[in-house]
Amino acid sequence: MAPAGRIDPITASHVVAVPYPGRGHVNPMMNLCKLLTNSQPHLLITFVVTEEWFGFIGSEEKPPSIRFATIPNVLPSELARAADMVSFVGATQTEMGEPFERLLDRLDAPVNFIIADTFLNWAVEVGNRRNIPVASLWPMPASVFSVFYHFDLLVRNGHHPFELYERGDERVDYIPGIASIRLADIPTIAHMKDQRLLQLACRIFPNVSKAQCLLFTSIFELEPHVIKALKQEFSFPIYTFGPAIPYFNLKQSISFSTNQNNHHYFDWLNSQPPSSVLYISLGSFLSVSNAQMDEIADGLRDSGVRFLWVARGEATRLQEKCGDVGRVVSWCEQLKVLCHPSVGGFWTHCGWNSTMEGIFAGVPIIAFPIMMDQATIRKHIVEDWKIGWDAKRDVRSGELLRSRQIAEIVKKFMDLESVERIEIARRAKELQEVTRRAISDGGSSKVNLSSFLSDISSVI
Ligand SMILES: O=c1ccn([C@@H]2O[C@H](COP(=O)(O)OP(=O)(O)O[C@H]3O[C@H](CO)[C@@H](O)[C@H](O)[C@H]3O)[C@@H](O)[C@H]2O)c(=O)[nH]1
Repeated sequence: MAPAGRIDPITASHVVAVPYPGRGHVNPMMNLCKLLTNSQPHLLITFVVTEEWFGFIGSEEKPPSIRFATIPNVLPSELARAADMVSFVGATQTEMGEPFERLLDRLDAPVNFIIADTFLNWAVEVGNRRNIPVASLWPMPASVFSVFYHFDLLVRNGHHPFELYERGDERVDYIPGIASIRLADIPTIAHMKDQRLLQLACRIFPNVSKAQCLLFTSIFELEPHVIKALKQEFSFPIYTFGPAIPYFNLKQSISFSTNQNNHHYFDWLNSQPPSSVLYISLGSFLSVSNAQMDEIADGLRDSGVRFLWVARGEATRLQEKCGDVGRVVSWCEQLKVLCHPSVGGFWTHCGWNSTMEGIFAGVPIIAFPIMMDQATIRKHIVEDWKIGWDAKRDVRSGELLRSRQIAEIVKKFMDLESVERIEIARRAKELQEVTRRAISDGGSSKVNLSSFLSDISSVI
């Protein structure tokens, strides 16, 4: 176990945090832990990951009051996660609980509190068995929680199972807190032919009510109706404290100089005109086909628009294909990039963390969902919040978005003078304000985080 610095484990209040092993889950859990230790210096947090994940994050910056502990690699490798989601998700439910419990026995200090990703349904049982209260952390929008939590309503109303192609436009109006949603906008695992992922996802929800409270990475003002509806339904507290993104790091240094960051793309961004660059990222592990990546490369090149594209393993090949109007990188400091004054648009796969980062940065969005909750988040971005446009493709037919369409939408989207663009940029700034207010003194997220800490103060 890595040393915890100055905090004495014997006298500290000891919280164990266990994220689901995926970048979109590890990041918000770590950001929550940083927020908690920032405001409660006496907390000691043990952050539990697999050995493989420790290899990915062990060198990242964190305060000394957060230390890592590992369980063995009991899961299929992260590198193969996207290729076989069923095996991976299944193993997170069946294989992690036991080594986690063995780890609790080995820790040098008694555990006062557990914060566990909602997807790790066994954590609540471990906590209850050992008399340790558990907070369940939901890392997606509250709307997606409500859809899954009330999935039996879809079944009872004859809306599940359904054929996306035939019934995708049918609307559902009985999910608590959601006025109306198309079947096509509910998480995609609901209409996949193979139902095993759906079954695995639905299996986590019966345990939620056995936790002591629920933490949402959303912001109350973004989803007020659904959050109110869920608060009425649960007998325990629900705290929305989002965005669970590293905005607190930005406050310390928003410098974009290469010397400090050692990242060449900041040099390039520094030399571009304000709001002229489209940032493109499809998240941390999902991929689209090579053919789709090629279409994106051709479309970007033909558009003439400046861009910074995170293409992970494909970066070198695609940089050659795209020419030099933009930069293709394998990874970047995403939130800092989004906040750079040269960035004026974000093409995203609509992962929840990326979406919250885009909103925080006040950048209009091109929505390109790939799977899962991204379909629902697309609806929020385009229809509810009106801060983005669809990348016009028919996800139902599985057809590629062609380079010609890409060039067209990207050019139009990045035309800073166009009326539609001005309107979408205005909305993005409005939502940015909502987000900034939520995390300021007296704002909903800041107040909720204090309430959470004060409500659990008897045990920590
Ligand atoms: O170059 C990059 C690219 C990404 N990121 C970070 O990686 C995270 C990506 O998270 P997210 O946008 O949520 O996407 P996924 O990794 O795809 O997340 C998974 O988990 C999310 C939370 O549960 C879900 O909303 C998504 O659908 C699911 O795919 C974010 O914090 C990004 O800032 C970087 O730091 N640098």
